[in-house]
Amino acid sequence: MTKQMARHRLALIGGGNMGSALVGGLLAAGWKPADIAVVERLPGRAAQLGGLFPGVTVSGEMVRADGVVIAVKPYDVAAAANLVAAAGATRVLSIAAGISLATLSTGFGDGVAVVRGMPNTAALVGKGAAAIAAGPSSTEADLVWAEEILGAVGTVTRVTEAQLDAVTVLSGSGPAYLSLVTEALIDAGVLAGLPRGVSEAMVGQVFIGYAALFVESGRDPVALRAEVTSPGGVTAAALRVLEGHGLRSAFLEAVMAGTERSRELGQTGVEVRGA
Ligand SMILES: NC(=O)c1ccc[n+]([C@@H]2O[C@H](COP(=O)([O-])OP(=O)(O)OC[C@H]3O[C@@H](n4cnc5c(N)ncnc54)[C@H](O)[C@@H]3O)[C@@H](O)[C@H]2O)c1
Ligand code: PRO
Repeated sequence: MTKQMARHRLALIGGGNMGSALVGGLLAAGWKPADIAVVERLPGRAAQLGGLFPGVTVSGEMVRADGVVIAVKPYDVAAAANLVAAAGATRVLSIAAGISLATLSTGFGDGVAVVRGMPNTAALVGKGAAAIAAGPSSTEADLVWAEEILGAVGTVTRVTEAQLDAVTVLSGSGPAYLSLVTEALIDAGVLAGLPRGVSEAMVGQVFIGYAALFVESGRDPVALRAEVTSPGGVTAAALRVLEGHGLRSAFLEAVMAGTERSRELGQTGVEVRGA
């Protein structure tokens, strides 16, 4: 009971994948455990979080806090948003997919600035690619606050709310596409005769190596592909098949379909199940 009377710098509603990644990142960035609280309704998960983050308040009920992060599934946002008033917070960052700033702002009152963010699961390993969009009453200081929180687990880019749909489907969903490519390449390695463990290790290292070539060296992907592709060689033969199966166009269509779905969810407030 006494814990609930303390005022925290930040309360996260929802201690699942994203909520716990953010807590871990903030602690690693130097935040004091006593400044952070997690409101988690599942007692088993709350107990687990208490063990993972000693000194962080983990509660089944809302706590007092200056700022709140809403890190529950989209279909739980309405219930979580109802808890914000009890926190006495002046700032809210929501990372829920497809819940618009207009929907979020409704009911918080004039004194609460809202920022919408979209992280991805790479936040779990401190390598997230997040974007944020300002709400109607949020100031530069509110955006800097949101950047500090999401920046603890990766990069943060400012975008408009309209662009958040594209961000959601590109970086939010991105790990799913790369998982699919990873699975397919591992299976292909096995088909070509490699033991599965060798194929897995090769594919993992190819991803790490390519990320360094592309991101760290800042080189153009067209040039990176050209330098691997010998005239009449192995890579050209393989790329011909991928192009023949419309891989490039499949990604374009997939991202447009996801963007459309994200817009639809934002407009209709349709319940979303899953991640
Ligand atoms: N997982 C992803 O790839 C991803 C990427 C970007 C954004 N997001 C967004 O992040 C949000 C959280 O996703 P996640 O993967 O961490 O979900 P999760 O299911 O792992 O975690 C949500 C947690 O919130 C708790 N909870 C729900 N309602 C609550 C309430 N009223 N009070 C207290 N606790 C409550 C649940 O018990 C659960 O532990 C979602 O809205 C999702 O759209 C997820
Ligand atoms: N998961 C959410 C979804 O699939 C959005 C990004 C990641 O709807």
